[in-house]
Amino acid sequence: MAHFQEKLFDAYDAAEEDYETHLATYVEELSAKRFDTALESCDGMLEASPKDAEAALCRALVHALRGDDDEEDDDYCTLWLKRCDRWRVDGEDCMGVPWGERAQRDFPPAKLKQRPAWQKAILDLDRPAACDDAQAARRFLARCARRRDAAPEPPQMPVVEITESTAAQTVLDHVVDHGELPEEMEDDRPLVTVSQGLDEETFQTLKAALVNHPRLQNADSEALGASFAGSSGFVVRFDGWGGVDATAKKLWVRSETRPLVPFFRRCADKECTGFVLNVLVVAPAEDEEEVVVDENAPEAVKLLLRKKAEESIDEQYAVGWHRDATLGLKPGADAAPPLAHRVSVLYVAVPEATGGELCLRNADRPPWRSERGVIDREVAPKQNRLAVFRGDAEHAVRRVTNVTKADASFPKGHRVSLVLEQYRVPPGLREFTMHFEIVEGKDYERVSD
Ligand SMILES: O=C(O)CCC(=O)C(=O)O
Ligand SMILES: [Fe+2]
Repeated sequence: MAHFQEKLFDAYDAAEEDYETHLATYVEELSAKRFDTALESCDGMLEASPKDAEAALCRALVHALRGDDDEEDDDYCTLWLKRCDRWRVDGEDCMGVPWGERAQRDFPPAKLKQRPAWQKAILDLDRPAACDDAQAARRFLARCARRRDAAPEPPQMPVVEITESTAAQTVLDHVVDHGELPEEMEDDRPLVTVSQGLDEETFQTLKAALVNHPRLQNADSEALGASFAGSSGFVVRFDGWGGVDATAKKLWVRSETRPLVPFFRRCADKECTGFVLNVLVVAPAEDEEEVVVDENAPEAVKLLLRKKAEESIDEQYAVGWHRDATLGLKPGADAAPPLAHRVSVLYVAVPEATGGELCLRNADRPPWRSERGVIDREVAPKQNRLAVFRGDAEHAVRRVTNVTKADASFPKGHRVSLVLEQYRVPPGLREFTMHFEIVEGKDYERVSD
């Protein structure tokens, strides 16, 4: 019995923590009038605590502020009056009466429409205080904000200092040393560096979170994107004007992205102000016969075969040749999204198989189409390996075929990597960067030459 109770308490605590995280995000989003993301947080709150009246009210507030008329809110709002912590647990009271029944008895439901005071409170929320209820609602939001501020700081992962000097610093050094501006800036960063990713314990925690991640439960063929057949996953876009800590916090306050914080902190370049974090899942592909052009065949057949052979070169890649330039800018920006400055890739799950290598071409190469076949470096993926490459380098990921042993956590033979594209966004584009958004992998367009 005690055992059962302990389990129940653990489950309760976990749900509570999740709930608080969503609530914190809700307050942040609502105060910035980002109603869509505020509503997403409400969904998260209601998921963690389905009968929670506070969550329901939060949802109704967003709808009211946005001017939506949502019938469901009426029902939800009646719950506000029934607010009681015990509602978060199904079961019966000490007399054997189910909590639901008891609440119906003690607090007879009424529709929001029949509660003019609450309606007014909601509508008045954005205007100067006019009635007590509006004040109550404001107090409620202030309480949420206080709770958010009192939330414990995320555990601090060591920030890896990026020693590479910035372009501005290089220019300044040159001016100090030579008394004039440099003629041409040389960018002599290495094409790619490879090192260990995270400490083993942190890595395993991150991996376990991804195995159970709700957005990866459907990493099968139907979730695959058309532009990069063979890959799926999800993508988080966010700007980083407030520095590494404030940016990591954006990931931390959302339960979906919290497990990614150690990876972000390991890789974040503090000069970068825009990020695209991609959880990339590459499914194994059927091994296809290579097209051989028989030189003795008739000319027309040879032509056809050559064309097919050309096409099959492209098909050797699960992620085709591209440079990363995926920083979504809001409408109105009159500049193309910049190329990534650096890209960091952590390999989370790697099957024993043929292929899967990250292929790279030097940054000064012309686009792949004009120099087909040239590859300057290949990085073999390996669990907990971190590859960091220049954002101006063209790259691709080879198909994964002939899986002989899948990773135990991804038994279908998937290759899973975390990709952090890091951008130095020109200050002029600041107002067009995305505060935070999550998109499905299939809706994510890389930009290639
Ligand atoms: O997983 C990798 O090795 C790199 C993936 C990549 O380049 C991308 O997702 O844009
Ligand atoms: Fe890429």
